[in-house]
Amino acid sequence: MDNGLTISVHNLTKKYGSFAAVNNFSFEALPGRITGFLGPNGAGKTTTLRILLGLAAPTHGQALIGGKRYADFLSPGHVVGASLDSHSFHPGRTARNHLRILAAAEGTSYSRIDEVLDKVGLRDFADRRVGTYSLGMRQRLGLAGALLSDPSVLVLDEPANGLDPEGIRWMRDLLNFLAGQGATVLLSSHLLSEIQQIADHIVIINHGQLVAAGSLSEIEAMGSKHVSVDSPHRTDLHVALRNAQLDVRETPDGLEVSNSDPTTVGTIAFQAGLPLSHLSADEDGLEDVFLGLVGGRR
Ligand SMILES: Nc1ncnc2c1ncn2[C@@H]1O[C@H](COP(=O)(O)OP(=O)(O)OP(=O)(O)O)[C@@H](O)[C@H]1O
Repeated sequence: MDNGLTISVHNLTKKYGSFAAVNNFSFEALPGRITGFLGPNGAGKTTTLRILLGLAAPTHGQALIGGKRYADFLSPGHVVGASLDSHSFHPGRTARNHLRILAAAEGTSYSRIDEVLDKVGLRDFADRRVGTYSLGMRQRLGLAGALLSDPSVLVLDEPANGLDPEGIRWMRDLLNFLAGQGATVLLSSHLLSEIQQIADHIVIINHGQLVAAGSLSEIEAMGSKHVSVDSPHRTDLHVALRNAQLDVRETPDGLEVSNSDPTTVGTIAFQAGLPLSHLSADEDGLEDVFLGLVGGRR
């Protein structure tokens, strides 16, 4: 495998009639990283990946791999491995036949077929018709196809969909190994829990537009910090904190004070002669940050 190339999406727009499925969207996915492409259903992920892989034309902007369009590579399959739709396999073909057809199209030696079947754990099922495969097995076959010509860039649309927790761990280990060898890995999902387990960087899209990009910890740090506090005299405490010009709201468990710290809140309670039953500094978790960014905050 060669060293991975940078995926760069620049001011990408894709319109269907007057509707912009992707709207002036930019991001980069770098070699040596697993970049998770996250967004709710209909956010524009598949449209972006289809443009990146030359399957749809942009209305404006560019989606490039190592500075080139997919179609500009002489043997794109040897540079970019992709798995877009795990339902698109011919159900009457065996996995081995499916990979033979791909290998012939990409000019890749048939000897790679058993290697990739081993890698994805499908060797024992290679001669079964794909129509009998579970969704998880089809995902593994999609990955086998993506890996066939030993590309240094992997583009995977919802690859963890249908995998059980052990399958997700297996995929994380395999992609981590490839990224460790320098591959560029871009995978999409609408589920934060999947991305969180597999990727180290995330790009979040909503309504066709970028809403955030960074490492998992950078995205998490975008969450709000607040103080949770409670007292047997909750109403009096609420009044005392409001009188101190703090931003307070009542929750089922007590009071939540934004943009403050436990010392300030504790001092105000002490000065008002109010005992406390709880005082802690809390931060939004990644899920709260994600839901806040895509407008689905609980
Ligand atoms: N060929 C098309 N014609 C018209 N609208 C389309 C077409 N393809 C996609 N869209 C619309 O563009 C928007 C983005 O779709 P896209 O499939 O890219 O979303 P997604 O983020 O991949 O969603 P999901 O997680 O559900 O797969 C959706 O509103 C979809 O209905």
